[in-house]
Amino acid sequence: MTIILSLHEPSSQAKALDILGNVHGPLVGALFWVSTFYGFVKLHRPIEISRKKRAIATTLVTVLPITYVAEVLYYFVSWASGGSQASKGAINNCLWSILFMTTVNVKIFRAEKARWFSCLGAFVLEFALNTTILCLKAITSRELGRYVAASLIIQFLRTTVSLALVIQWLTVLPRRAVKLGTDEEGQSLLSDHANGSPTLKKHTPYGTVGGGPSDTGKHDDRDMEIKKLQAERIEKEGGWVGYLKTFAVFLPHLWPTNDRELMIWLCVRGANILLSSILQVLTPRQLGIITDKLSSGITTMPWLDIALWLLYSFLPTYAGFGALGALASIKVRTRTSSRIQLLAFAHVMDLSMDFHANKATGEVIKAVEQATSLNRLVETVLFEILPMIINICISVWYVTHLFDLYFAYIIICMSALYVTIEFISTAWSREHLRLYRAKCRAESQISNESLHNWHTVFYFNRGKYETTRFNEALKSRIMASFDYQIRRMSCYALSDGFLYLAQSGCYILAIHQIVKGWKPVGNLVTFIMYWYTIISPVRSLAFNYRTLTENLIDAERLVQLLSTKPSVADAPGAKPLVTTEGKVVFDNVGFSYDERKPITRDVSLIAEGGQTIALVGETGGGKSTLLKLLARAYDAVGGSISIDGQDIRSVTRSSLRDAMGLVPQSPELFNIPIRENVRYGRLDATDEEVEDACRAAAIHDTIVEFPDGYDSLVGERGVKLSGGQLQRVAIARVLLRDPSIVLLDEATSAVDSATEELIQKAFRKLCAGKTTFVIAHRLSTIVEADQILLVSKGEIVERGSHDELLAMGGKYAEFWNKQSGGQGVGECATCSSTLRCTDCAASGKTSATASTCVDASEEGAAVDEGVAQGAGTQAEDTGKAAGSSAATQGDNIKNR
Ligand SMILES: Nc1ncnc2c1ncn2[C@@H]1O[C@H](COP(=O)(O)OP(=O)(O)OP(=O)(O)O)[C@@H](O)[C@H]1O
Repeated sequence: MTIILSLHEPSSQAKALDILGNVHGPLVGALFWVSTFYGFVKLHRPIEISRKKRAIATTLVTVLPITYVAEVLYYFVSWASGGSQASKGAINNCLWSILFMTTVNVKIFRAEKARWFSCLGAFVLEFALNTTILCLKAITSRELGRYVAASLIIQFLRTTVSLALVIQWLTVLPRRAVKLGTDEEGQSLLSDHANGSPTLKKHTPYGTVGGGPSDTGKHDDRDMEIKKLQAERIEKEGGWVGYLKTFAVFLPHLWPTNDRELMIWLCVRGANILLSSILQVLTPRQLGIITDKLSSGITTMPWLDIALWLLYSFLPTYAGFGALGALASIKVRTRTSSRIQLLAFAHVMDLSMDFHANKATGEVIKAVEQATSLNRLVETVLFEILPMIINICISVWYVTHLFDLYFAYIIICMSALYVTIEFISTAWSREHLRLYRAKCRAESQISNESLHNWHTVFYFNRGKYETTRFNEALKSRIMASFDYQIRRMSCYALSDGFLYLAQSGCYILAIHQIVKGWKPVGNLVTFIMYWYTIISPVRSLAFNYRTLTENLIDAERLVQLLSTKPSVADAPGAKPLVTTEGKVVFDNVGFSYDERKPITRDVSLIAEGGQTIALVGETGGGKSTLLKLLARAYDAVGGSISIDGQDIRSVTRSSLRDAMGLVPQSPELFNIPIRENVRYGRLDATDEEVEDACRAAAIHDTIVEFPDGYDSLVGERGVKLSGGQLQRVAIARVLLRDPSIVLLDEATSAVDSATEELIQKAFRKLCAGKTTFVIAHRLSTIVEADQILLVSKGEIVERGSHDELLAMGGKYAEFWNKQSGGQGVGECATCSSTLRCTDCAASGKTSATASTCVDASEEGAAVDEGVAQGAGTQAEDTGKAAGSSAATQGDNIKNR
């Protein structure tokens, strides 16, 4: 309602007063909020304000809007008592100042720190404008009537208060700046509480239902870590603008300009958004035009207007261009997000073993899965927040055009209130949301644990116990959800209440203007239809804020992942490895996983092409590490490794890995048919070749006995196979690959002696003419190796052939002696030789050696010096048949 009180005839001073009144509030508000935002994006360090000074500031800032309210009341009383009219400028001055001063007050009241320039600037401007208005008012008052005197007194009070604020704020200035790390705005858009604070963590024993406020878990720790990294990057980039710019490097991946089709869909999507925004105005406007025509008493059908209205209403539907818009949205989203997901996946695949050894797999999977967050981030900004801001501006302009500026004022007040309530309520319910999430995690953790450890549950008969535990977690989660929802609902009720008040206020004002004949009735119809277009961007602003912050965290996770460089990379200009003989040379190789603990020291060895090198020694001595270094899973920190004269660091990683085939200690299979698992060794192998490889690995007969034969699924990581079967499938896989260099890392540790004999035959085929590295605990399996290297604490302490080492009478001889049952160093019961039991094996006198030289179960224990039972004890599939170890011994790895 416009209250008009005429004070004087318009003069130039009065005009100036009017203009000042119109711009005063918006100018002060804009200065404060724009400079606050500037400080936020540029990471300007806020200063701490003591509780006392804050109290004084908020009291003074509260007085300001009160003076404006008093002025409005004064105008109203003056108008109601038939007095003169106030200018629009004076009314606007009060209304906009009430709005902006209230927001400034809320900001100062809520924050313990503030950016001095935004507060001081706003107060100085407020003081300057108030002083000018006071002077002008004094000049324009011809005679000091009762009301004019009251207006001047109020203005004087306001000017004094704004001066007091300027002075008070100057006293705040000398306070030292606080560190960025403690500035909640400078750190991240998400507060610590949103992600859990590590200080709240406590141990939750097994069997209890965790998920309390303190049960934030690894998940929250990781989020905290990501937020910390994000804060560091924001600071490094000099603020949010620089930080957000870093995401621009992904734009070519997200929206490659050379992808014509995608660009077309992008244009379609943009056009769709634009058209929707235009139609949101045109449709209610058209209905308003029809209403006006109807209320003017026309007798003919307004066909053209009706047709236009129907067309505007039809266009955004799915039958119109809505479907095309939705299709464009799907096309753009799927194409761009799959691109970035692929980028992340390929990157993870390319990362080195140290990354995969140190990172939790779940965390990596999450980062790859959430690669789309980067896409969502750009989409949210471009296709949601930006159009939303434009829509709010259009709404403000349009309602002013329909009625007057007071409608815009109501809408802006309502939006500010709505968003403030949303933020305050989010903070209020944040702790409960965190608790609810923790309970959800606790529930899924219990169900996961129970299902994963089902065998333990079964054998200990704890089914009921686990069900009770799960039930408690369920109840606890439901309670937490209820608590959280109650809080959210109260907030919705409050914000909806304000929306309703604003809506009612607007309708009453609109009806009043129609009754007065100032506006046509069609404007009211247009406004009613348009109302939902006005409030929907306000509603989604708060929602988008949350989405944006979550996407930012996820995008940061992805950026961190993508910025991780593989520690083992191809050297510039690296060439493919050319293998001729397969000669491998380790030259003074040194390595450590952690620089504080060296693993291998000065390891030198020469494996001539086609030779078999056996690595034996105590567990943890560094044997597997040597194989990893050869495969360049890690780079040696000292010395070099070469293959056929080429330093492995100078060749491409791909060609190096192509040249090798590894049978690991614990093979891992994919949960796909056995046939495909074997074919993984050589993707273009035929079914016959796969089966031949399986025959050679002595697993074919076992596979065909499975109900689904070669099509049997092997379970996650091959759990449906026994240890021995798993190893034989892994061996078949390498046999099929037919590499130049073969690496066997205790490849027969999990098979029984009879099977081992078969596998050894397969190995002879596999290793024929190939350089082979064998790690073995059963010494019987490597006696024929060209070189046996005894590795201890990362060093080669003994080297030579089996005979030479026995003759040396060192540690190897000691191991051999232990494995042979303590009957003398290599002494064979058959031939009484001190060295060559294999001679007996070769001449068929194997039974004698069985009792003397080899007992597989003892061998492993002997090698591990009785500490870590050797692999021979680990997995005898079917039990050891007497004498079979003799056969094993006879079938040594390399019998040339
Ligand atoms: N990824 C890793 N990070 C840190 N340390 C590791 C890593 N892998 C192995 N180690 C350590 O390096 C040492 C040597 O391990 P390695 O696997 O090479 O021994 P090994 O001689 O093959 O033992 P085993 O005979 O039991 O297989 C061990 O102390 C082990 O704890």
